[in-house]
Amino acid sequence: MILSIRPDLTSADQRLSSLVVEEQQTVTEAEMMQAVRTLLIGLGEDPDREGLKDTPKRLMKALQFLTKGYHESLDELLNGAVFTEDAHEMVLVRDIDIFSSCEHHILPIIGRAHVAYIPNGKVIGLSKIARICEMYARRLQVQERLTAQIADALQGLLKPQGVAVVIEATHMCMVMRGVQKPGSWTVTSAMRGVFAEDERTRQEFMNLVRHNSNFG
Ligand SMILES: Nc1nc2c(ncn2[C@@H]2O[C@H](COP(=O)(O)OP(=O)(O)OP(=O)(O)O)[C@@H](O)[C@H]2O)c(=O)[nH]1
Ligand SMILES: [Zn+2]
Repeated sequence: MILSIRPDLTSADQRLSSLVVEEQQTVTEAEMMQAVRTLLIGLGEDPDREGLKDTPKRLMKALQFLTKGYHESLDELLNGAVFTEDAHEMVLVRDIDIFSSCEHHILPIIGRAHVAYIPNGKVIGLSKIARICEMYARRLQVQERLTAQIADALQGLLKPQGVAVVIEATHMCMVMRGVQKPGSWTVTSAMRGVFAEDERTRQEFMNLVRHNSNFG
């Protein structure tokens, strides 16, 4: 099946979406569950014991949930919530919980996103900023790409003066396995427009992100 061209997706997104759709056409849920069963046997387990007998289905469903962002689009999640408004000051939504999955190990990336933009005649429903984060987080990701995708989506939708996205996150693949560094966390940023060009605007954003809120 060829996906129709969706203007809300970047070309990389389009390629990824069509790959996912193609895969889904050829792989049934029964085959996915069989693959988990094979995995369990490979790990030395008995997939027929009581505690594991529904695990292939549970894991498949869990992974489908954690990657549901492949089946969502900016258009749907926005639901038209872009409004004309004579606003020109920074809007920041802070401390948006992020639960993503790293594409290398399919292990959790857990963190928070801080997203700001400076309007240029259009504002977006605030919840939609969190929904955009959610859509891209619920895919197999690297933190850098997740950060950039959120920034580019807002830049494309609103044509604002600028967008800034910072994500701070810990990667379970670095905590529970591999190098095993539980205290480590990674900060990534994507600056667009005036945030990339103007040091003072970027600084104002970083100060607001660092500021300890009474609500937190
Ligand atoms: N840049 C980037 N790297 C990531 C992210 N998530 C996981 N990684 C890294 O991806 C790399 C994969 O490296 P490999 O050597 O192929 O895999 P590995 O043998 O499992 O690596 P170790 O984790 O070092 O044991 C690791 O260094 C991970 O820390 C991410 O969001 N961004
Ligand atoms: Zn990983």
